[in-house]
Amino acid sequence: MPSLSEAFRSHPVFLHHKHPDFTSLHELPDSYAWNTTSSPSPQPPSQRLQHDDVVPVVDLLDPNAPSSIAHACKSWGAFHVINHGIPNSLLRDIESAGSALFSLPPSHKLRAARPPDGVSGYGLARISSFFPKLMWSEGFTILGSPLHHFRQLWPHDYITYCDIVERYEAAMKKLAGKLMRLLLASLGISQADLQWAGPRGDFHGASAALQLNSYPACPDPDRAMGLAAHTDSTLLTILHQNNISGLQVLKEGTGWVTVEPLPGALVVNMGDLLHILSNGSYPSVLHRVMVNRTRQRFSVAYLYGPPGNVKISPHPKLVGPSRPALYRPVTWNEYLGTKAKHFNEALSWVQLCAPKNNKLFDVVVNENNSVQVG
Ligand SMILES: O=C(O)CCC(=O)C(=O)O
Ligand SMILES: [Fe+2]
Repeated sequence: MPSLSEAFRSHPVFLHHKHPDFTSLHELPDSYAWNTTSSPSPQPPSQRLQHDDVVPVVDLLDPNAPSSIAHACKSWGAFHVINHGIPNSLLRDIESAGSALFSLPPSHKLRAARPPDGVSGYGLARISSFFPKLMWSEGFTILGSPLHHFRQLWPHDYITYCDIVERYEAAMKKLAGKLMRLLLASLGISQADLQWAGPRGDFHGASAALQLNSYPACPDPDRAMGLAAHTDSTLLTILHQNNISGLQVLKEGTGWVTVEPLPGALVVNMGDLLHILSNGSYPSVLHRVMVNRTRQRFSVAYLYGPPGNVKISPHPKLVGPSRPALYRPVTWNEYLGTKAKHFNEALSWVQLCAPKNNKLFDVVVNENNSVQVG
């Protein structure tokens, strides 16, 4: 059975750009200048800070968490989570590991470069190949053990950094299981209704990858793009961001809304597979990242999905005569292949019939990353 890393390997993404030394760039090179008429910059604050336009906060200790989650998922496809049980010290540790990694000299980082047909390692965003302009960011993907790459990066200290990643992944896995139980409850499904949740309902066989992102300070942030608009291929993504804003989500009827960092909170994004499982009830959220003129931004995304070979389909409890299944069953491995080919249109390739109230398919992100909703 193919593992997740084999799935990535069999759908290589070839990036032909050399990785730059951002600190040496004092002007934005043309290859990084996104079309200004597509207005990649955030809306002015007056448009962003309306009362309804703040990503909701879900308190995991609140007995009403499932209904807050249902509301957040339907209207945003994302929420902040508090009282999540991840110690602040662990968030600080993973952030300093990311900061240490991205502060290494460029030639040193390239010792752990991601191979063209691989998924783990240092490099440009995998989605770069779908856009004509480059993104002002660098990333490091961890799938499986980071030992080999960390040895290249820190010949003396690799154990310290491996230990942080291991502790972070274990804590995230537990939190993701908890979020899955709440998400299912919010959809009226119990974990017993989902076979791969396992006898203890702990989603033990789930697969995941960790993505460290850095968005260096940028001399011309209004024309640059940190990470272009995309949805995640996951069931859900748990994101830790440092205290620099930049992440934006697209809210129907409003436009791009900045997800301001809340100290200690984590951001949870719905991915394409949860959209499929929910039979279209929960949109997978389109998001992107803007950059900052003076401050470097870091984020750590825990990309969480089912075991690579388990078929995900609209849950039978959410399908009926008046609500036909919108998608055909698909494994995460297969879906990653579809995404590698069709990117933001991947969902429509596994679609069976037109969704009723789902605007996702009406959203077109063009190559300048401007969005038409129609
Ligand atoms: O840096 C962020 O806030 C978002 C990162 C992201 O969307 C991703 O890694 O898929
Ligand atoms: Fe993402």
